[in-house]
Amino acid sequence: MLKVSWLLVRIQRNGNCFERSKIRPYASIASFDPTRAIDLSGYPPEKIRNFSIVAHVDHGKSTLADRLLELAGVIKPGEQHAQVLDKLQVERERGITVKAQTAVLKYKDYLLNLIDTPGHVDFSAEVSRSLSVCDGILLLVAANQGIQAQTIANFWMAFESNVTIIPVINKIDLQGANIEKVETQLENLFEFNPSDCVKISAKTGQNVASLFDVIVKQIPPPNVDRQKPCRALIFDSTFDHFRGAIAYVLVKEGVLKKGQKIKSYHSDREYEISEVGIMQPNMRQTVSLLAGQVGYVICGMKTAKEASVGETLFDAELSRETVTAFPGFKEVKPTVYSGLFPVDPADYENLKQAIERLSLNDPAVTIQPDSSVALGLGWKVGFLGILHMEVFGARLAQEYDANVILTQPNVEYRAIVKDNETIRKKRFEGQGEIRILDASKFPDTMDIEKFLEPMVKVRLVVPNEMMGIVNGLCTECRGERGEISSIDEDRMLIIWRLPLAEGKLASFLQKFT
Ligand SMILES: Nc1nc2c(ncn2[C@@H]2O[C@H](COP(=O)(O)OP(=O)(O)OP(=O)(O)O)[C@@H](O)[C@H]2O)c(=O)[nH]1
Repeated sequence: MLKVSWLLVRIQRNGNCFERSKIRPYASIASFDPTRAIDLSGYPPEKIRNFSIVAHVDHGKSTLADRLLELAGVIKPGEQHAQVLDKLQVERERGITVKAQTAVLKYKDYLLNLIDTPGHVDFSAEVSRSLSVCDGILLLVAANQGIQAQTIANFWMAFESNVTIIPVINKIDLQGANIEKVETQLENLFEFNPSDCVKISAKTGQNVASLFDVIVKQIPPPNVDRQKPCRALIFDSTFDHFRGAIAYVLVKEGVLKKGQKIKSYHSDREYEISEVGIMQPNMRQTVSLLAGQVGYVICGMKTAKEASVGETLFDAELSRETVTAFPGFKEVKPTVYSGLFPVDPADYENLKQAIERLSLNDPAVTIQPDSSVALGLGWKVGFLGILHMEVFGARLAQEYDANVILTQPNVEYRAIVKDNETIRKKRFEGQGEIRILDASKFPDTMDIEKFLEPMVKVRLVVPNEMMGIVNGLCTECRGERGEISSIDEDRMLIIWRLPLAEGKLASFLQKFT
């Protein structure tokens, strides 16, 4: 029988769990100065490069972003915090990136738009969305650790998105660096020529400047058309308490500028643009955003939903029927679900608004109303993993002053109801298959033909000497072994099919990610 316990995780507002600080995710509105709007019309599409930095956890993405920002003169060396693109309080506290962030750099007569992405698998939806506005990536691999699970996952994500992939070996300053070995791994797994791998130290800055020329030469300019009426894709958004929703866009056609009327395709509304700009790395107002450029648009969107990621913005003079919407983003499937309730039931409405606004900036969560006898009205929230759940709770507390209870996470089970019309009609409203997100709502086994549980296909990069332990643990967790291949003489790549519900598995995988 399945056992799902109801331990409560309490996210405190001012308690010990999360100390509040003054770090805010975006620049304060006081920094806007309309007289300082930058004119970027001097950069034709062929002088623009949009690229992401992608890697496994801790391989140095944010540190490299810092060095590139310094070299481009956006920040002064030593004057800023380390990892300036990790703006969220939760990112600084935990030393991880959870949100992709963009920054515009100027190099020679080029405009480079850099996107720093998270490395942890729970935030891979951020990487996937970043790829939609890029024409190339820097695939960073730490010289002391070599290729890891997320390096492989990210490589294939970029490969399938058909963007240019530049292999970069980082941390070459470390004593444990083994550059040749990493080159061999990159050659064996992804067929990169060792001579094409750029070797750098993001920490010391060694050879980082050479990356600019590599980016400009190897990554193609965006494929856009400035002559057409405007069409832009929203790939990220956030909510500002004063200005409403702020949409981050890639302009694919035409131009966006202040005063212009635009429409949204899916929500079918009309707006007047009050401001456009770029991230540098904070918001900087520009005269316009031209096709090929990545930036933000403020146009009086009042509710979070209006700036949904994947939305298409277009020139209001066009009729909706003549516009082709962008294909949007692949829906992400939650892996764990948790109940979310206000500590004080009177905060329900405020919390509802906070969740709506935060989920705008974290579209990988899925939300549906829920209730519990003990905790009252709340929501069942789907996350991409336990870390994602913890970060969402922390962001609610830090960015929205919310005081919430998150219940012990569980996975979604399914039950096939017996092929008996009376049972189906009476107890399951005619449904043949039901979803179970809650232990207390588990149906009577007498009515059920069979229960189904979610399985995951995992790729594990395992040192040879650990193979016995890893295989033993996966077998204990009811896993089925798949293909095995060798990465190099020390490590194997092994595929397992495992039940997602195995708690032992989760803590074990944590050690290997
Ligand atoms: N020695 C050395 N340390 C580095 C180098 N690059 C990054 N680091 C260190 O590696 C750690 C992780 O760096 P980050 O830049 O936060 O890594 P990240 O890939 O952005 O991390 P996530 O976004 O959390 O996945 C930090 O302690 C950095 O100082 C390098 O070239 N050499």
